Amino acid sequence: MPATDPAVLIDGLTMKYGDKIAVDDLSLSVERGTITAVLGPNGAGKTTTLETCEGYRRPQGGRVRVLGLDPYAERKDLLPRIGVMLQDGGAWSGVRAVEMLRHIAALHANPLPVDLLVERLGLGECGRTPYRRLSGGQQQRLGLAMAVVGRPELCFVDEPTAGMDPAARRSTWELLEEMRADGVTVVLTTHYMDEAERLADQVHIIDRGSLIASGTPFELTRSSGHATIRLVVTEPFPPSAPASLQRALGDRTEVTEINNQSLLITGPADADTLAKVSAWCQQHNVLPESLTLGQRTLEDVFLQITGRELRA
Ligand SMILES: Nc1ncnc2c1ncn2[C@@H]1O[C@H](COP(=O)(O)OP(=O)(O)OP(=O)(O)O)[C@@H](O)[C@H]1O
Repeated sequence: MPATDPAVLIDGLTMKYGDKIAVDDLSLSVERGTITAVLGPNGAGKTTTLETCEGYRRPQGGRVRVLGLDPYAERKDLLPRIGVMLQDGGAWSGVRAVEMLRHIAALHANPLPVDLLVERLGLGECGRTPYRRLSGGQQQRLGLAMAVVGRPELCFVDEPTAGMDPAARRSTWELLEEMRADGVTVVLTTHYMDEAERLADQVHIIDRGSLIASGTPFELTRSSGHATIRLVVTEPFPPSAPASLQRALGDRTEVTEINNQSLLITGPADADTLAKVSAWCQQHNVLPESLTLGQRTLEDVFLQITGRELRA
């Protein structure tokens, strides 16, 4: 397969657990040497998709290729070339952190220096601690170290910074960015929008097993030139309020109800729009608690498309 072909190709993937459809005819691709973030609320199908790409699950419908290989049928050939950070760690419960890492390193032909990785990810202090006694953040850091120690061509990381403190998050981001600079492809899932916005070259937003939006963070949040205004009011407004505000603002803006006390207004955040929002509040006897102007975030994009918040 030529090196310009995608690192990951998912074509019409469908996965079910019993009657429950977890992944529904999903198609996307991941370019080599990029960081791609797969975003979505709990239960969207992110982990199932990743596990299928990692060869843990056989596609029930559609086709998956990873580095040109069928990850289920050709898992033996694929495994030495990929790194996998699982959501639940993947280390043996009694083994000491650094021993585990040395063991994984020894399975690879040209591993990263373990001591360097231990220092980079701040694992030195807990190196002799058994895995089951590590904190959640330490387990995450060990899981990441295990995924990258073999110098993979492609690394799958499932919620890499969940449970980490801010310093560990920064070290993790820097490590992932360095890997990209070295030509490694990274596919990550995350619930943190700032993480996706900071790291990802490409973002795929999944909801209920289906792809609902794809693009660079810039394309998804800024390219329309639109900003957002969040209006939070002191008392619940009537169900007719969003439509009434939409009429008052006209077609250039889009009003989305977040809940019965807050609305998201997307469109030109100019003086005219702000004046119309204020006038509407006055006419409808609505007292704003806050009126916040900001750039559109990936959470706003999700809310606009689905009418639901990404994080419940
Ligand atoms: N082993 C399983 N048996 C039955 N249902 C499952 C199983 N694993 C996942 N599911 C269901 O499939 C759907 C997709 O789950 P999945 O873990 O892939 O989502 P996710 O996007 O990774 O969620 P999270 O962000 O919470 O990790 C969910 O509705 C989940 O409850």
